[in-house]
Amino acid sequence: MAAVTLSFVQPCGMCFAGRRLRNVIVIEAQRGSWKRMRLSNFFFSQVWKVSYRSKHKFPDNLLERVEKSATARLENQSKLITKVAALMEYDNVDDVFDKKSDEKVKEELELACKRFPAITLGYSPPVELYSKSKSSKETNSILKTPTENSFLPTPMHLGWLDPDSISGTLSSFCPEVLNVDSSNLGEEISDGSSFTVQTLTSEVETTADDSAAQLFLSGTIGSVPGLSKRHSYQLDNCGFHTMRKLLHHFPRTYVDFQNAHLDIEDGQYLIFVGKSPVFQGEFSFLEVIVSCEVTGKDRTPENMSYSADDKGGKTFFLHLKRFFRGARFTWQPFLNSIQEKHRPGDLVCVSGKVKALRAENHFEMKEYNIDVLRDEDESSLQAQERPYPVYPSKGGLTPKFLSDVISRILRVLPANMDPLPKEITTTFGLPSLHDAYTGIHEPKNLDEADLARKRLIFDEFFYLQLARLYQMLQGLGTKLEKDVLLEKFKNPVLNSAYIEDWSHLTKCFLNALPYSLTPSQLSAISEIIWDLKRPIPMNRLLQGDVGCGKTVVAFLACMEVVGSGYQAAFMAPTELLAIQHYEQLRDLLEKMEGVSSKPTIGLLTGSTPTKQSRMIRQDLQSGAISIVIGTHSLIAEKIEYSALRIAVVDEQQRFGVIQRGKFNSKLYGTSIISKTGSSNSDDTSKADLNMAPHVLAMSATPIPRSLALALYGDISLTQITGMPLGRIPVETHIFEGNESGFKEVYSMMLKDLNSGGRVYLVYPVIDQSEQLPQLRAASAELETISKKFPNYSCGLLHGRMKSDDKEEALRKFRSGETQILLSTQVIEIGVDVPDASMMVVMNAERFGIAQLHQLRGRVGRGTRKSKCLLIGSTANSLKRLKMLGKSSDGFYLANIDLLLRGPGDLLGKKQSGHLPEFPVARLEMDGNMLQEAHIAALKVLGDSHDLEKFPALKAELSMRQPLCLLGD
Ligand SMILES: Nc1ncnc2c1ncn2[C@@H]1O[C@H](COP(=O)(O)OP(=O)(O)OP(=O)(O)O)[C@@H](O)[C@H]1O
Repeated sequence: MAAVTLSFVQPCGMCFAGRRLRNVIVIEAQRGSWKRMRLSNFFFSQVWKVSYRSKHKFPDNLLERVEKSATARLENQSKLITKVAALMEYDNVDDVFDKKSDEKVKEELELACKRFPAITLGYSPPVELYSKSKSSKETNSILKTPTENSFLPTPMHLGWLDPDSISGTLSSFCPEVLNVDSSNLGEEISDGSSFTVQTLTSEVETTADDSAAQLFLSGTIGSVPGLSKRHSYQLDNCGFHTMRKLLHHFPRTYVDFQNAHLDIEDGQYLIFVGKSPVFQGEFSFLEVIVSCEVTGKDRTPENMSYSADDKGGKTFFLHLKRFFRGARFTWQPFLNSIQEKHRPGDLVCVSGKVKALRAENHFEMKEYNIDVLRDEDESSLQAQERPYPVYPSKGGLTPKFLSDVISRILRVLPANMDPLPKEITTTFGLPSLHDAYTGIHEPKNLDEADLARKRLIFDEFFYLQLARLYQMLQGLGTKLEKDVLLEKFKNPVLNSAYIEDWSHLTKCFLNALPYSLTPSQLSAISEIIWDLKRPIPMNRLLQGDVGCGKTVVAFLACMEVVGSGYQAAFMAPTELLAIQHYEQLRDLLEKMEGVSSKPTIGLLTGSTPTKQSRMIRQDLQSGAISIVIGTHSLIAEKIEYSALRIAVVDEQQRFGVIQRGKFNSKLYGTSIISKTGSSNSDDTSKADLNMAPHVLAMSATPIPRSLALALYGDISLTQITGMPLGRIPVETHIFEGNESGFKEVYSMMLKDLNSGGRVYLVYPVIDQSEQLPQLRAASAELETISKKFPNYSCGLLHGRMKSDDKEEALRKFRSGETQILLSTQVIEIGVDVPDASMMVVMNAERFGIAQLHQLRGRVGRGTRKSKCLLIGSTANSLKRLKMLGKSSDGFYLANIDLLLRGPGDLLGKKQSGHLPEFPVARLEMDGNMLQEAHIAALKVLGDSHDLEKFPALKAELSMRQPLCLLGD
């Protein structure tokens, strides 16, 4: 079969109309019309015009033939074209396409090309695809010559080009010509200069060098076999700088191919087996047609040889678009290799997404896989029935192109590239890294893809955990310290200090509490005090549902530190909360007995008067203040501490990881500076002086354990699971915000107020907005509510009020002077008014589930039975709100929120911005694996604290985890 090569022709003495007709034929040939059942309308109209204008005798006859050809057999179409050529006074079709060029024709053709963008202009010699003019040996020798050796001269690499191995390995490669993807990649191969394949060798079995293999992923994309310079550049521009980047471009999804059946519908992903190409004559570069016979029964080796007609089936024609892209694909050795690979009548397996063409039983496939089947046995067919990965495109690079490049890399992926010790992969039932990459990109079935994904998720989590733990170990001096730390992570239950071991001050404070601690609080503080006694800075997250009593646990931790002669800083996210904590602590200290000198406390917020704030700073520096409570002001530049040992960060999610880190390092730095030249504490050892303060972070938005681990990795987690005795769960009611809904809400409010309760009314905005008139506003409704409940006084609290006014409003509500508090979400965190018994949330759908749970936590903090009324603006919004009615468990709701909104929304901007990226893992689904990864990381570090025993792992770690991710 000879391929048509398009050149511009200059037949002598041809009339203008004749030239036009000839051009039309050229265009049709370029578009692939030689192989099309239906000639294009363009061709049809041109033939008509030419025939008519040139007053040829045959117009009717010709048009009739053309018309017929629309449904004629393909051979007849070919004949028609030949006939047209003859009428144009050419001896045969080939003469139409001679090699001379003609500027005028060229111009015309260029014009035509503009109208028909599918046409690719170019000059090229005719190519004999199937002339067998070159032997395979010759092909090999040609392939050996252009070498641009860049990476890994491993035998595996080279096996890629071994002509014998090609047939075996190329089954999934498209098009399957010497692994050179002609559809997308090979345009520049024609000049030979940019052909970047490796030297061919037969030593395929030689053992590859381990360390080189492990460095494979960091290899530049210049090492991707057969990649042209232009494509390397494009990939590089889109951020694919290394093999790893490319291999980590994971499929978006997999399509499950079905075997072709009789009732094909547009858009289906199907597998066909058929003969390629159907033409024995010439064919275009742009399109190959494969004829496939579908019998209507399942394809089996037995029925494959039957013709479709025998079984009442159909013959389908698949138009494989962009088979070889354009006329530039003419590098002779390459074409010879095509010739070797594609023999007319070859049995091929084609899979892809079908698009129906106008002609019956004709389908177009733009993205496809085509595999030549060596024989008709079942195994080769079965191999094709695998999930088809669908890739996302990136920066203008098509999914097909990316998948082809990835496919190339997979062909040369060293088997021994896994940095994970075998023991780990075996223990956790994970495939090797090589198998994971192959499994995710070219899975044989969905189970394999799943397993591969598991391994890749494991890696994402594992390296994060490893990095964080590794960094912690690096901060410790002796092997013993490191062992102790690892042991602590392995057996967290062992680590709690009995009350007898607590400082005298802590015990006295405990006795001053008006209640006894719940078992959960007790074990939390025991764990924390155990940590505080270690010469290693603690980094602990104290979690608990709203109102479970975290604050008192944090106070006890501060007492323990102060009891040992150090200072404590307690940072709250809002002034309101700082004041509340301050007052609470002050009251408790007042009641404390049995200590000669009570700890001195200070309050430092943005609103603290300058003079007072200067005094507090001085006292902190001199050590006169032992516990300071405040807001961000505590981490201001000018603050210096005398002997800071613990930093409590309340509602830590409000601060963000970076801020927390700054706080940490700030305290560390200043504590050293401030200690220089002054010794405040008798038992301050030299080592202690240089120790960073312990950090106790508290979270009232329960973060699912998985998320916490992912966020902090090294952080120890303490959870308060129970609620103080006597708490009655808050009843939650959902209402639609219509007239009847409000009527009911107001009547419930009145009932509660009449029985001595206090009501929070929470609004999404302060003032009414013209843009969002449906939102109820706190200020705007003050008057309405006051009128509605004339026997009760109302207060207003929102973020724009002055600090003193806010404090006053809250004080009045707490004392009972006001019974209704109209507020915005400023009260969401931490506000503690035990007598408040009802919370009404307007436009509740505007808040997240975790946020609503927080708001709900403002009531039910005392012994009164409390209610939370959520008013949704529309009936639609009620569905999500109902979830809150079903559960009062903050952890459960946080998990639901994580599932519904993802970690970003759950954590809020500040925090989610520092969430490490997990390209494969979804925390909400795969969180459990974090725990496994954590255990694995502990195991590895237990074996080798500095990872010296695992050099590959260490190298991989440094590659994966830049320090900015590891801490602040
Ligand atoms: N063991 C206990 N028994 C009874 N009451 C307790 C106990 N522990 C704490 N409380 C009280 O419960 C209320 C809530 O405590 P606290 O403010 O510490 O909770 P929290 O977990 O910090 O809540 P939030 O998440 O809202 O900040 C406070 O009034 C506190 O005095």
